[in-house]
Amino acid sequence: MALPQAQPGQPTPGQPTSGQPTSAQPGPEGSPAPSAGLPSAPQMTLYGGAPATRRVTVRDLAAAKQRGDRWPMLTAYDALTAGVFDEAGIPVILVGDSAGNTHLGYENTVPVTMDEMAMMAGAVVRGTRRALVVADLPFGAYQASARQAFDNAVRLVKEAGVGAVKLEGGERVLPQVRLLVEAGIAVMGHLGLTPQSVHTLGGLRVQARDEAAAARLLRDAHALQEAGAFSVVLEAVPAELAAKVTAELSVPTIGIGAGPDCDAQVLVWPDMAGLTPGRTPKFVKKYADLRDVLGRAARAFADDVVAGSFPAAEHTYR
Ligand SMILES: Nc1nc(=O)c2c([nH]1)NC[C@@H]1CN(c3ccc(C(=O)N[C@@H](CCC(=O)O)C(=O)O)cc3)CN21
Ligand SMILES: CC(C)C(=O)C(=O)O
Repeated sequence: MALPQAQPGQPTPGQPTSGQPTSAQPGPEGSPAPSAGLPSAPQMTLYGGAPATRRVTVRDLAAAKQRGDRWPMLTAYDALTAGVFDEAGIPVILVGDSAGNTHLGYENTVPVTMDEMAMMAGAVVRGTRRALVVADLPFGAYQASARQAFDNAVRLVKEAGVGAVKLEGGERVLPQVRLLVEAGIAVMGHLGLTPQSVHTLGGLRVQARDEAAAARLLRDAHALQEAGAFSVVLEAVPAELAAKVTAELSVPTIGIGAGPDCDAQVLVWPDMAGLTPGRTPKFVKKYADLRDVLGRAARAFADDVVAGSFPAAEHTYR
């Protein structure tokens, strides 16, 4: 299988942008080349069955919706983890502001800054070759005006090299979405539980449970599509509502706690990998137990050092 090349629209620093792809290309920034192998099923699907020779685009996602193909999205906040997901065939990687409560140690997503997002998004772009990388515009980076949204989105596109940005809200962010899309920036919407509004929502709870709120969400979804959004995240909403939105929209819906009928599903990676401590939301499925694995490794290393059994002869220069 040939490794994909970076697309001009989403440069991967250190990668050539032309020439025949080979399996011996060095990885970004001197990291080892990903192991060559058959692309996994989701990646094949996204490319319409063709080998993955370039980054996923918003057109690929539109085509997947036409075919009725589902796809997975995961968050990532660093090059190393993003590279693992990219090689696993995850076609879309979200540099979510969930980094606030996962990787940065804040209580929620509200304190996350543009500097933090730009740093993490750049790392994720450099660590991947095939995935479409989407970065969140953090709280305070777009609500004030379309101009503010534009300036900050441009920074993520030019500085970090992302292929798209995500922002939360419906009606109230339509001017922002329109301006970004007119300027050539792909926009992912986000409706339902919008964690940046935790203080006005009064906690992180399931949204749009009554008829009026459900009707409003459906209107917002249509309005985002009309404004040019290429997809819409539906977070913590009743499955029936998400199914209705998914059936009515021509752009893909990406569910998290939104039932099985969305076009795509996203999870926050430390949740699905079992790294998040304590209680996780009901919608999380734990696919691994990294907290246990990593904790064991750390304790084994500590025990070896205390016992004097590490480093052994094979780890020692003579
Ligand atoms: N680690 C992590 N995972 C996430 O999924 C996530 C974040 N962080 N940060 C940003 C938002 C916040 N999210 C959350 C966080 C908590 C619940 C939660 O506790 N939900 C309750 C629902 C209670 C109800 O209204 O019935 C639950 O029990 O699932 C939901 C979404 C999703 N996002
Ligand atoms: C939960 C997902 C959709 C998100 O917005 C994030 O990771 O910040």
